[in-house]
Amino acid sequence: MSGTSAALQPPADAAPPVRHPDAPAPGELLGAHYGECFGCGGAQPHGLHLAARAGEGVSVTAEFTVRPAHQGAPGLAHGGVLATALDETLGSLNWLLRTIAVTGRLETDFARPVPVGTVLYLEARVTAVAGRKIYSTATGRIGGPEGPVAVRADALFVEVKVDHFIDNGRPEEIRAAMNDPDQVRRARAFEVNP
Ligand SMILES: CCCCCCCCCCCC(=O)SCCNC(=O)CCNC(=O)[C@H](O)C(C)(C)COP(=O)(O)OP(=O)(O)OC[C@H]1O[C@@H](n2cnc3c(N)ncnc32)[C@H](O)[C@@H]1OP(=O)(O)O
Repeated sequence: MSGTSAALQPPADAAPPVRHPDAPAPGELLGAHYGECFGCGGAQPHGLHLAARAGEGVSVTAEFTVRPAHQGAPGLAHGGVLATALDETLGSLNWLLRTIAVTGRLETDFARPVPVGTVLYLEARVTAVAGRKIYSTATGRIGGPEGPVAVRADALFVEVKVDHFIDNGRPEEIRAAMNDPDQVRRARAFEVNP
């Protein structure tokens, strides 16, 4: 059974997404938005180390290898870890819109068990934009990019300003991020109407 709740149906006045003119070219690796991010950060030893690539239009692809540390049931991926992989892949769509946005709602279907050692082939795209609201959808397939769908998600991301993190984050991490010129450059590049 699958489906999307009314909260994830774009309103009538929603518009198709527009790829930012400075978005990375299709095939280009996007890189981490934050080194300590659990989903994509290279400096996060416990993280998923997801590396997303720009696709056509406002879409991305990513691969995630399920490791023993990701188990829920014996030999199978934990559903929360799979939801994290979907969330992170959906979040990386921000790069193509050049918008900073956070997950407001994430609805996930788990269609097949995902064994440890599996490479999950993730694909995500934005379906509509309405003001600050960004509607998107993602799948995770096993066996290859055209393989059967194991997990899928629909999401609503909400655009925020950099202040969202400054006002709500723990001061030590915020200070460290502000002292990192690469992090500041990434944040400024994304901020619309700073
Ligand atoms: C360097 C680069 C860094 C880039 C950093 C990128 C990080 C990506 C990381 C991966 C993704 C994550 O895990 S992000 C982390 C997990 N998410 C969070 O921590 C977010 C926590 N929630 C919040 O902070 C807030 O609830 C927000 C920002 C989502 C919304 O609050 P707000 O800004 O006050 O806006 P609000 O008026 O409430 O909502 C705006 C519109 O969205 C709708 N809306 C809001 N939430 C929902 C919802 N759950 N379900 C349906 N609709 C919703 C409202 O009805 C409204 O519609 P209308 O009235 O306008 O029609």
